[in-house]
This record gives sequence, C-alpha cells and structure tokens, in this order.
Amino acid sequence: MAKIVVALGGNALGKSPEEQLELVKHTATSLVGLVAAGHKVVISHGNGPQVGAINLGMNYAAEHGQTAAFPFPECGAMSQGYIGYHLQQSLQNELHKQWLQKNVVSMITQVEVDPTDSAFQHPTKPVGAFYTKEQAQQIEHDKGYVFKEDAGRGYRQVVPSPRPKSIIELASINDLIEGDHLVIAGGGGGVPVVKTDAGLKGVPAVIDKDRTSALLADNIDADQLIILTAVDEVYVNYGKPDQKVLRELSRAEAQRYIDEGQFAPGSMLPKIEACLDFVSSDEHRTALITSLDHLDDALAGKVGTIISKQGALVRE
Ligand SMILES: Nc1ncnc2c1ncn2[C@@H]1O[C@H](COP(=O)(O)OP(=O)(O)O)[C@@H](O)[C@H]1O
Ligand SMILES: NC(=O)OP(=O)(O)O
Repeated sequence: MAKIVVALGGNALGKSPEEQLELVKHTATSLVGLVAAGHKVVISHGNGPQVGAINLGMNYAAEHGQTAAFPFPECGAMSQGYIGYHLQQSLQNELHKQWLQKNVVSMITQVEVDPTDSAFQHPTKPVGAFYTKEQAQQIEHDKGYVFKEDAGRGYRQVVPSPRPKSIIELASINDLIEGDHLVIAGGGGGVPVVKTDAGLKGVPAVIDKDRTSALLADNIDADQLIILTAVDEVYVNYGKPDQKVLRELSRAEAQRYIDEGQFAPGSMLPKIEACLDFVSSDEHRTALITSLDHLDDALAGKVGTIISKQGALVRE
C-alpha cells in the first residue's frame, strides 16, 4: 500500500466543461483502480486555462455592468470548485460502478506565498486561452496584460507564479486522509494568500500546481508523486525531428537536461523541478510523468517517465 499524490494538468483537462467532464471520467477509472488496489490517493489539479476563462468571463460581465468586479483570487477559488465538482462526481460514479464505498471530498485550499517573492515582478504563468501573436499584441495594447509564447502552442496571458510556502488547510487534509476519504486538494496550486497583520489575504497570482503538489506530497509523506499532463512522456529535443523519449531519469540526469534548457519554463520545467524536489529527500520516493489517458499503461511500466533520486526503478 502506497500513499500517492496524483496531479492532473489544467491544460490536459480540455477546453470546455463537456470536454473536461469526459477527460475526468476517463481518468477517474484509473484513479479508482489505484484506490481498489489499496493505495491512499490524494488528487490535485491545475487550473491555468480554467482560471483564465473564469477571469475573462467575470471581467467581461463587470465591464458590461452585469456584475461586480471579481478579483483574481476569487476566480482561483471558483476554478477549484468547478474542477473539484467534476472530479468528485466522476470519482463517486466510478466508485459506485466498482462497488467501492469511499467518501470523496474537495478541500478549498489556500497556499501561503511570500509577498516579497520576485515572481510578483516577473509574471511567467500562462493562463486562459491561446492567441496569435497579433491578437496578443492587441490585447496587451488594450488592457495592459502581459503575454508570452507558450511552448510552441501560441501566445497566452501570463500572471505571477510565486513559490508555495505552506498549505493552510494541511491539518484538515491529513485528518481526511487518515479518515480514509478520497481527497482532492491544492487545486490550481491553491489560492495564493499572504499572511498580514489582519490575517490571510488573497493575492492575484497562480501558483504552479506541480510545485504545490510536490509540497503536499512531501508534507503528507507520500511515496509517489504522479503528474498527469498532455504528453505520455518527457523528451529531450521536444518537438524537434530528433526528439528522444526519456523513460527513467536520475536527479543528476534531470539536472543536466535542465541546464541544457531541454524543458520549457512554465510547462515541463516546473514539473521536472517539482519531481526533483519531491524525490531528493528520500531515495524510496518516485515521481512519474505521463498523460491522463495512459495512467494504467504507465503504472504497468509501458509508458511514462519515472524520476527518482538514483534513477533506479522502484515500482510496487
Ligand atoms: N521536454 C519536454 N517534453 C515533453 N513535453 C514538453 C517538453 N517541454 C515542453 N513540453 C510541453 O509541456 C506540456 C505540459 O505542460 P503544461 O501544458 O503546462 O501542463 P499541464 O498539463 O500541467 O497544464 C506538454 O504538453 C508539452 O507541450
Ligand atoms: N495552476 C497550475 O499550475 O495550472 P496548470 O496545470 O493548468 O498549468
């Protein structure tokens, strides 16, 4: 029996509620398979496209006098509710189908960040829709948003992405895990908050969910961190004619590829760094990167990139 944190990528969750529900239903089958095998599973998820879409919609409604303005942290909390709802429902339906009894719960999670984090001066986290260069320049001009090219897929708005310091609801998450609940936590990297004299206060940013998932996995002393995204494996020379798949990576190999710039900042780089953070303190810990579609194949060792401290494969 292992304790496993599974992080679902926001970009891999489709572009609409219908697409997201279909993708989540499919992944729920594999996640419940892990539960059926006796593992303790904690699920986290991204929210880049979703929080971007919610923010765009709320801004549009506010600009047209239809609603009050909704600050960015509130949009982050809404994205946790929206994705958590799909996950809860799909997991509950799948548990029922497999005749398994388990309570499923999404924990609205706040994550403390440092107000002096230099990330606030250098926005890097892509959120929302993809635009052409011309469209992005127009919106930059009209609204003052910052856009960057995202891993060859188009231009996206970027917001600050400070590092997660601590998980505010950690004690409750641990209690729920101990109580054998199937917990969804740290959604969208958590709603970023800072500690002030007046208490916790939300800040406009998106914490990288891979970093928060690694922190969560460390804090609950998990054995494995699984990052599910849109690609089956990690590559060197990604997207080039000579791209090469990486099936197993040691800490030293991963560091060498990071230094070579093999992993795109804002997409694959934070995943690799999060995996390294998680495996570095304990050689029995492993991290796995694969696609939402192929979790079962990856657990069977057919696809996926495994990262461990020494690079030696440790599987159940
Ligand atoms: N070296 C690499 N190997 C594999 N994928 C990479 C690499 N560099 C960048 N990517 C891109 O990173 C994406 C995953 O990051 P992202 O879309 O931000 O993840 P998420 O699923 O968490 O939203 C992949 O779909 C791929 O397009
Ligand atoms: N919050 C976050 O990291 O979202 P994505 O997985 O969508 O990038």
